[in-house]
Amino acid sequence: MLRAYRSSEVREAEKPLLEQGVPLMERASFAVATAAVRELRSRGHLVTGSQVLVLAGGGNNGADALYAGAYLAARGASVEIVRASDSVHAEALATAKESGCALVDSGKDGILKAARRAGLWIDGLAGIGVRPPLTEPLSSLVTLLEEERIAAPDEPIVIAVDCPTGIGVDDGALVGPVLTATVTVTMGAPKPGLIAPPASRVCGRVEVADIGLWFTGEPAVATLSGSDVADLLRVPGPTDHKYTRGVVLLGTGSDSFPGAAVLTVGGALGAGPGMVRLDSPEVAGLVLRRYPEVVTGLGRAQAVVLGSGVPATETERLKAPLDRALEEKYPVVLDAGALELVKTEYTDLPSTVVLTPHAGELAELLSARGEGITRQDVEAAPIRAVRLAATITGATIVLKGASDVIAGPDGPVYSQPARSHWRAVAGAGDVYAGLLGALLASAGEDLARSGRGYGKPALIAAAASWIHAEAAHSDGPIRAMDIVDGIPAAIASALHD
Ligand SMILES: NC(=O)C1=CN([C@@H]2O[C@H](COP(=O)(O)OP(=O)(O)OC[C@H]3O[C@@H](n4cnc5c(N)ncnc54)[C@H](O)[C@@H]3O)[C@@H](O)[C@H]2O)[C@@H](O)CC1
Ligand SMILES: [K+]
Repeated sequence: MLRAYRSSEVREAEKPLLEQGVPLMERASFAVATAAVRELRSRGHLVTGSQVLVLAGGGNNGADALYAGAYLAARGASVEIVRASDSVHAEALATAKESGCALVDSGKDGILKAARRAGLWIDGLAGIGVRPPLTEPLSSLVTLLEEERIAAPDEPIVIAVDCPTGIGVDDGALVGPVLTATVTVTMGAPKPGLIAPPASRVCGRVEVADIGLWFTGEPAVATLSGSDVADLLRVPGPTDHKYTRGVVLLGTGSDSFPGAAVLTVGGALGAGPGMVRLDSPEVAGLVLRRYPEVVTGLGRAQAVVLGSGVPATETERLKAPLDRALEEKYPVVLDAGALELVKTEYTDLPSTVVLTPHAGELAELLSARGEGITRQDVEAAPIRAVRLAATITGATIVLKGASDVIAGPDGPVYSQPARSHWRAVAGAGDVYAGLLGALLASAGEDLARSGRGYGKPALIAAAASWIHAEAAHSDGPIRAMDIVDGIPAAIASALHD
């Protein structure tokens, strides 16, 4: 599991070490210099003679970059420094100069010329001490450098110290200019913005430098790996039978969208529940032709999936199975059309109800509940939108996208990236809803007992996202049914991880 901690938690972790005189900055800058050497070498360059640009801001982030520049200069690199603040760390600047680094003219032309000379930039403009949007003059400098980076015929290697300058370190938001990194060398632990969208997209490869920090608390944001998923999966044993393995009931598909029933059933069956029931008479024939093992009609279940392929105007029929699930306290997935019910009627839900909107649906839901939030707002700061929706509704929220962002009213936020962007295809969300329903069914009794406010539904949804991403992993075009077909192998790969 990748565990990300907020700036305040990083500072807490750093405190006892600084009190003991542990040279954290030395360790941090050495890690940055080592990463720079490796990046240069991996592209066939010698360190000696390489042109490096150190972008030094006024805080400790700038100091890290300056000390890294000093190391590289001592190894023969030709290092130039852009001093982006009047108050750069004096000692670090003196050390860099003594090692042979040169200050560049801080006018626009001087900075651009130096940027063009350098094949490698070290971004020490701002670290965890800065909340975006950046203010002037840093804002204009970052805009200038980002434009130059994009336009440069030979794109420079950008090593971000701790985080790319300008990202929402603690919430993954992108508001205002940022300097996109090739590699981010982050100190002690990833920060939320390094693993959560959209900021995670400008971080390049994230490397965690072990500088001796120790974290014991719950992370703010986490990303599951295959072995975490394996820990959550219930592998059947000799005493299991179809009812102990979990029964999932689907109220999905309609005359308008019959395929959604096939895709949700396929997604559910792939996860290996004991039984899949389908309560959608108009599409039962179609589903049975493809999946004869499906049982039609209502009946006992440990989880319910409602709404995929059900138009918002036909949600009346979803209320009976929803009421029953709420009464008997087993988990529910509300997808697509069923989200309509949460706008007006089902306003106070337990966290065992999982809503699976995409960005537009989440914005609509939040707006209907009195928050003036647009799709763009959701996309710029998904963690905030998801947490807000979980707080308002009480439910667990899965915001589907290139990275799924998942949160309950409490516990960590999970950010699960796609393995391939080919998965952005019609029907992929239906497959997810069915898959999640089956996983919730196998944990259904436990979840019912744990009740409200327990982070487990979010964890199971994160596992579903991992499996879905793995099943959709592809180097070329895929259809939603290919994701269905990929689920058993994805689960097997988690179990072998
Ligand atoms: N916390 C830790 O454990 C360690 C931190 N280190 C480094 O220290 C960094 C944090 O240092 P600082 O606390 O000095 O903070 P930063 O270096 O992140 O930034 C502070 C500077 O940014 C300016 N600033 C703040 N908000 C701004 C805005 N919105 N627009 C423009 N400028 C803004 C401030 O005036 C100040 O000059 C970390 O990111 C890391 O690089 C490492 O040296 C070692 C260990
Ligand atoms: K930085």
